[in-house]
Amino acid sequence: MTEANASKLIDGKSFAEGLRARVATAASRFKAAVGRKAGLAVVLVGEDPASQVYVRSKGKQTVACGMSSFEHKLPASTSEAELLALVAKLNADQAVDGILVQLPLPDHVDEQKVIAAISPDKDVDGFHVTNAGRLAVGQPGFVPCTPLGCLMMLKHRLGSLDGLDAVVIGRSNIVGKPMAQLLLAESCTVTVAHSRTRDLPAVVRRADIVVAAVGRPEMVKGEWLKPGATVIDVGINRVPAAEEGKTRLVGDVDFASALAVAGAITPVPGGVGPMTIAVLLRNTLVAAYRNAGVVLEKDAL
Ligand SMILES: NC(=O)C1=CN([C@@H]2O[C@H](COP(=O)(O)OP(=O)(O)OC[C@H]3O[C@@H](n4cnc5c(N)ncnc54)[C@H](OP(=O)(O)O)[C@@H]3O)[C@@H](O)[C@H]2O)C=CC1
Ligand SMILES: Nc1nc(=O)c2c([nH]1)NC[C@@H]1CN(c3ccc(C(=O)N[C@@H](CCC(=O)O)C(=O)O)cc3)C=[N+]21
Repeated sequence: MTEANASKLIDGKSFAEGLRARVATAASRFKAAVGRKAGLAVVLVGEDPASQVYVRSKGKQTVACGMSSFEHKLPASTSEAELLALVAKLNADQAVDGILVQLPLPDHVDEQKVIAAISPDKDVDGFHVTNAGRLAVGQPGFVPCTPLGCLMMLKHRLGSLDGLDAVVIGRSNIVGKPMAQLLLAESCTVTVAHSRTRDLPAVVRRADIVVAAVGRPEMVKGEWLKPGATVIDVGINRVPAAEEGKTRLVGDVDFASALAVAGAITPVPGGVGPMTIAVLLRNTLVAAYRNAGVVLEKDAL
């Protein structure tokens, strides 16, 4: 890669390392002040290999930051009632500050019901309708980790986002919609595109900021971009690699063609993914401070 192109890379991996270091410092202060470690409970139902990788990674990083990790691995046959009972137990557990139920859940479980059962004060994923509502009206609450990580990288790279044109591709409750809310709160002019959007390339062409959260490998092409645009690639897609039987990870953006046109871009892997986990740890620590009634120093995280 040329030096000019290398300087366009937004290094989510190293950004995440920095955030985790601040989390670790605040976690050790929390322990000194409260007399226990902050704790994150992660619930995984079933054997999806990708989910297992993320859950293992979350557990390791939680412990590395000086927090307690409680992992609950349940078989795919777990009933909705059993899952709701576990969530109720975690809600009541004083050692648990944050609860994450890994999605997707098996088809026989109503995801919305499970999310609704999590105490909004422990909902470090920010998926509970109470936290979605708080984000929508501008009240403090928990913001979903992936879009918050994207926003942190954007602000770090661009400074003020005031007045910029932002296009978010995707309108899911966990990425697209909260991303749009965050950008709106930063005074961007926000367009949310989705599968019914007409002439997506023309919509993307207007954008100073493009956030792609679609789940379609390499869909967004460099030719769609306004020269100099900042591109955040949320997509995590496993596709067949050149070597027989192997796979590789690609984003929702065609990285090679986008790199030539963009002003800045996140790679996959090493972009949004690592930030998502670091923000989860950050949210857990914020939850711990709030739930313990201790004030976290401003700008500590
Ligand atoms: N890095 C990370 O930490 C995370 C990464 N991801 C990744 O981000 C991606 C998106 O995830 P998620 O939001 O959960 O996905 P969803 O499947 O819930 O949402 C995808 C969105 O993309 C839209 N879409 C689908 N096809 C097109 C198209 N051809 N043109 C325009 N829009 C389209 C859909 O539109 P419609 O609503 O009309 O169907 C939908 O709104 C995935 O690759 C996922 O793996 C997700 C979470 C965390
Ligand atoms: N309740 C819930 N909360 C989530 O936040 C949640 C979820 N469910 N279900 C699945 C998605 C996906 N997700 C990722 C986290 C980290 C990486 C990550 O670290 N990716 C590495 C690569 C990892 C690899 O090689 O597979 C990277 O992009 O560099 C990716 C994806 C969180 N999600």
